Amino acid sequence: MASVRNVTRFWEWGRKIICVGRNYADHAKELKNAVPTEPVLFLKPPSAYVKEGSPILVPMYSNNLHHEVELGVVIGKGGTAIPRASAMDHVAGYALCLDMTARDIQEECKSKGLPWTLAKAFNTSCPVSEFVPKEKIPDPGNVRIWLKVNDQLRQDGNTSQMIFSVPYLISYISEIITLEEGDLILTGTPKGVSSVQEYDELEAGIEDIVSMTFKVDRQ
Ligand SMILES: O=C([O-])CC(=O)C(=O)O
Ligand SMILES: [Mg+2]
Repeated sequence: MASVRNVTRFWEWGRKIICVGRNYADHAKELKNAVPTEPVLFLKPPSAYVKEGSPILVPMYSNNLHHEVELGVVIGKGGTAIPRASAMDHVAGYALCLDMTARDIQEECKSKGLPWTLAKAFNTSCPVSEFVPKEKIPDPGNVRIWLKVNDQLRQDGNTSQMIFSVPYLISYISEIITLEEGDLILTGTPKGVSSVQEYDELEAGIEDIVSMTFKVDRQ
């Protein structure tokens, strides 16, 4: 019998991971980047997914792996050029996500004008929580997201600080890249990004709605 795919296991679908960068002014400033007037987009491949129970691996070529805690939006209904007014009808739910970033490599890419693939798209660069049904987050524009490293709070932001809202992002992205069921949008990180090392333990959450824990290991 053909298996019925369930979007609550979106990480198994092999669909796109579309990431928004510099969507919080305080994070853009901490990395000395200009606050954008249009969303900054990049992609991760589905091979970047990692679930609790498996470690986050530091790529062999990096000595400065950073955590970025982000609200993830799981697409439930695809579309192209989705109007902002109906954008939320395309959301199935949410996930807590980490946009793991080889910051040293990203800086090198930036200075050479090269794409960020090596810095952002490596295996295990997208740890994700369990699926969070849409009803559990009535307003994705007002939830607290936080991250601790070895029990120390490093990031503590609220999605109300986003420059571009979830409906705006869905509409903007879908003009350029058709969204499909099972796609994931990472909506950017608030300030407080910092290095992680082998053996560190990362714990992150969306308020007390969902939390997750990951260990860091060397490749
Ligand atoms: O690497 C960066 O700082 C851009 C980014 O992903 C973010 O702001 O979430
Ligand atoms: Mg990010």
